[in-house]
Amino acid sequence: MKKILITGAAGKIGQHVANTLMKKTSYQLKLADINLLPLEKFKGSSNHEVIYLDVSSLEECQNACKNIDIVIHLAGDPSPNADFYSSLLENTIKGSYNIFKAASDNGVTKVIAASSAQTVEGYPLDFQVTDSSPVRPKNMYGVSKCFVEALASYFAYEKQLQSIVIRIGAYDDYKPEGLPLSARDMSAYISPEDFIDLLLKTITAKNLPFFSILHGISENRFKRLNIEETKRLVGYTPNSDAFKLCGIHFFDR
Ligand SMILES: NC(=O)c1ccc[n+]([C@@H]2O[C@H](COP(=O)([O-])OP(=O)(O)OC[C@H]3O[C@@H](n4cnc5c(N)ncnc54)[C@H](O)[C@@H]3O)[C@@H](O)[C@H]2O)c1
Ligand SMILES: O=C(O)[C@H]1O[C@@H](O)[C@H](O)[C@@H](O)[C@@H]1O
Repeated sequence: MKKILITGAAGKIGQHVANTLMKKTSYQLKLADINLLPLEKFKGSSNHEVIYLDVSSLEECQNACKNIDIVIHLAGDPSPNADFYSSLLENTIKGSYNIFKAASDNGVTKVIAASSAQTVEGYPLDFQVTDSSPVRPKNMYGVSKCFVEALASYFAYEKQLQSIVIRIGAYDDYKPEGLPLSARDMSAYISPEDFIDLLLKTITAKNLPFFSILHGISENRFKRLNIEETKRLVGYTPNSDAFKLCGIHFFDR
């Protein structure tokens, strides 16, 4: 059975992915993070492993990628306000390079890395981003994710490592009793269920190009990013619509 390394497994998205893959699939998982506390609950299964991994250390990445088939790279600073020198440089820029380099050196067959809708957030809100829209980040976090996309392209075309990035939108487990979403977040919304559908299909998809940028957005009535090509490539079938979930419960910004 395939062995999957998940970086950033202790995070919001990582924990949900780990939980679901354990329940719904028979992949062997190696769950890695600098924060081990949230991963305690996953310990004790003979099929899975929990390890400390700081992705800013190339040596640790090299060890973590040994005997791994697929890497799901989620580690990094998720804040659109993240500071370049004190966080993004180590955690996202260096960390992502280290993971791609270690995956390539250790014969990993596929890396699926978290990019973000923030790579294109500089476009006006009435513009729908398509697969041919150039990147247009609005903050250094978005710039750091553009670097992740460029890394994926480099390792795919120059090093023959299949590299797929997912531009995740506003990932949220929205509940009507929760805080209202902004109009923008409703158009960029992706539900945990739709993200899992996209991720599982990206893991198993046959004939996926060596390099792809997928758009991780739900079936929202208005979509910040166009998802037709993503549907075609992996058979993504999103079900959530933030506009239906929220009703009139949103605010303008
Ligand atoms: N949540 C969203 O809406 C969203 C949207 C787009 C993209 N993303 C991306 O998805 C990924 C996961 O996001 P999240 O919301 O789960 O964030 P999160 O902060 O909950 O999880 C990130 C995890 O990465 C870990 N991490 C940070 N630096 C690390 C390092 N140097 N080495 C190892 N682990 C490290 C953290 O400890 C944390 O557990 C991130 O790359 C984020 O940029 C998230
Ligand atoms: O584009 C977005 O909405 C999201 O982008 C992600 O990259 C950020 O991690 C998240 O905080 C944002 O809400």
